[in-house]
Amino acid sequence: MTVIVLSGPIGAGKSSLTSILSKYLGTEPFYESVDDNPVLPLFYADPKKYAFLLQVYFLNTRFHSIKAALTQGNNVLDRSIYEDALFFQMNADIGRATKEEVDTYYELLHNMMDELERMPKKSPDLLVHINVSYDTMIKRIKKRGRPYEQLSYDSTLEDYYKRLLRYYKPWYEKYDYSEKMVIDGDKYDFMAREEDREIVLNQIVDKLKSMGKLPMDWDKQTDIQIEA
Ligand SMILES: Nc1ncnc2c1ncn2[C@@H]1O[C@H](COP(=O)(O)OP(=O)(O)OP(=O)(O)O)[C@@H](O)[C@H]1O
Ligand SMILES: Nc1nc(=O)c2ncn([C@H]3C[C@H](O)[C@@H](CO)O3)c2[nH]1
Repeated sequence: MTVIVLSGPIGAGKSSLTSILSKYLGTEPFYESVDDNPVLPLFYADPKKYAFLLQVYFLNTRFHSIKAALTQGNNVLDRSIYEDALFFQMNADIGRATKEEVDTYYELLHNMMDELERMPKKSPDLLVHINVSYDTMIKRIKKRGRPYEQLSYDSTLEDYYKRLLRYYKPWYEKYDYSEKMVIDGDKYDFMAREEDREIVLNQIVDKLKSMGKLPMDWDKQTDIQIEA
């Protein structure tokens, strides 16, 4: 059984690659619910008021997904519990959480991570991190078009997104719950270009093979339908 988690900044392409990769490997995708998240638009409208509530919302849904993924078998998650603290710490650092909220959040997080430690399978097999520059991130956010994520919605989002990118580098370096690898999200347009898609999928398959997580004679699923 192989559990793969994706990571990367907003709009990096995690959901897109999750869909492609799960079809290619013939495994189950797990998507973070965004459009039916009732707190997300509230957060973008008033970040200081809703940062803690949003984080508890995400932490709860991420805990459910990682538990299900670790129990159910072969799957790919488009974002995992391991990025939760990165977001909350960044929001706390810019004054969007009280000391009590920070303390409560970390107690809750540690409690949840302790629960995962008790599971027969404790962590994923592989983290696939999508690296993107600020310009790519903004291009993709525009392309996807969620109104509250646009720079025109709130001019402070430029700083927020740039800061988020800065937090990812040390986060990735420190991450040690599983094997890990980076995909160059600036270089490869795995949505529109079939040859780029092949390169990215081969990078992941090679990594899985080197870890002994795919048989050497494993054969890919062909005919992947891409939904833009
Ligand atoms: N490598 C890529 N090349 C070109 N376009 C891409 C690429 N990856 C994603 N996109 C496009 O960028 C947009 C954002 O992608 P996606 O929703 O997969 O990002 P995400 O990382 O899951 O975002 P979020 O963190 O907000 O959930 C989509 O419109 C998608 O079609
Ligand atoms: N504050 C905050 N904490 C999180 O853990 C978190 N995870 C995702 N997001 C935001 C980014 C995208 O707008 C959108 C989809 O990823 O949700 C988050 N925001």
